[in-house]
Amino acid sequence: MRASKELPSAIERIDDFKKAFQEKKPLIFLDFDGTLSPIVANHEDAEISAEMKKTVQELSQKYQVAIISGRGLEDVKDKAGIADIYYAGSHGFEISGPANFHEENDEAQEVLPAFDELEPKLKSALEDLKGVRFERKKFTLAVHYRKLKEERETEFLKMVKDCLKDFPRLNMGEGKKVVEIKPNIDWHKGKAVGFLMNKLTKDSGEMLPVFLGDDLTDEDAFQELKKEGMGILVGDHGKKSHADYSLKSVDEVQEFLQKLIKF
Ligand SMILES: O=P(O)(O)OC[C@H]1O[C@H](O[C@H]2O[C@H](CO)[C@@H](O)[C@H](O)[C@H]2O)[C@H](O)[C@@H](O)[C@@H]1O
Repeated sequence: MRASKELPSAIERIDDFKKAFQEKKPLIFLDFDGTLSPIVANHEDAEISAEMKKTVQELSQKYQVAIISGRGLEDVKDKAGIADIYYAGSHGFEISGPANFHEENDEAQEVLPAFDELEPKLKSALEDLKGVRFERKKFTLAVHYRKLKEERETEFLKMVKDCLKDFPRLNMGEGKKVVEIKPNIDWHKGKAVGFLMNKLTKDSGEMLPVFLGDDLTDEDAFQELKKEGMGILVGDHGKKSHADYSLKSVDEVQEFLQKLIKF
């Protein structure tokens, strides 16, 4: 594992991708927040730029493309607005694609009542913490603390952990100024990548997975790609990464995707 600054630039090493794409058809996985859309203070305000949207549309006409997000499936589809590609939402628990393809994790369905029980308890426990915001997706619950005073973050994290003690069917992961509460099931973005690889390999033959992501939850996907594939860390999440390459920003993501289109 390496820190982001130790990873080679995917733009400077574009020839690695050109060579790999000549050997196998790529399947390009894109994370949404922090990769296609810049991080902003309110999760509702995140947007993909018109230029990035056009780039991803062009990319999807040349290669297979999937957007893999922590957002709810309908939310990320709506925000990205790109037709005829695969999407995975709720960190991979719900997946959809062309020709009305739709798949949801059955085990996670059984855990949904636990979210209904936890959410009001957590809201009540955290009500005095100004700046905490909830985002309920079908299979996960995000608790955002970007607007919480920094000196209260430790207290906030402890309160969430304490509440979760009564919910063994749920667990918690961390992202950029967000706590992600998920079903306590062995499923994540990396598993969703594996699932789509299997599906599309059956349909289109052997493929090379390439994953671009910026956050800690994308590390599950980078790890999945360690068997075979190319992982690209966008920006920095403060920890060492399983990715192979890096890009500095959302702007560099667009520059890199443009280069792939021109191969
Ligand atoms: O997997 P992703 O597509 O990257 O989604 C991860 C989470 O992204 C969103 O939260 C993050 O972006 C927000 C908007 O820029 C920002 O305000 C927040 O602090 C970030 O954590 C989204 O709201 C979550 O549901 C996703 O899980």
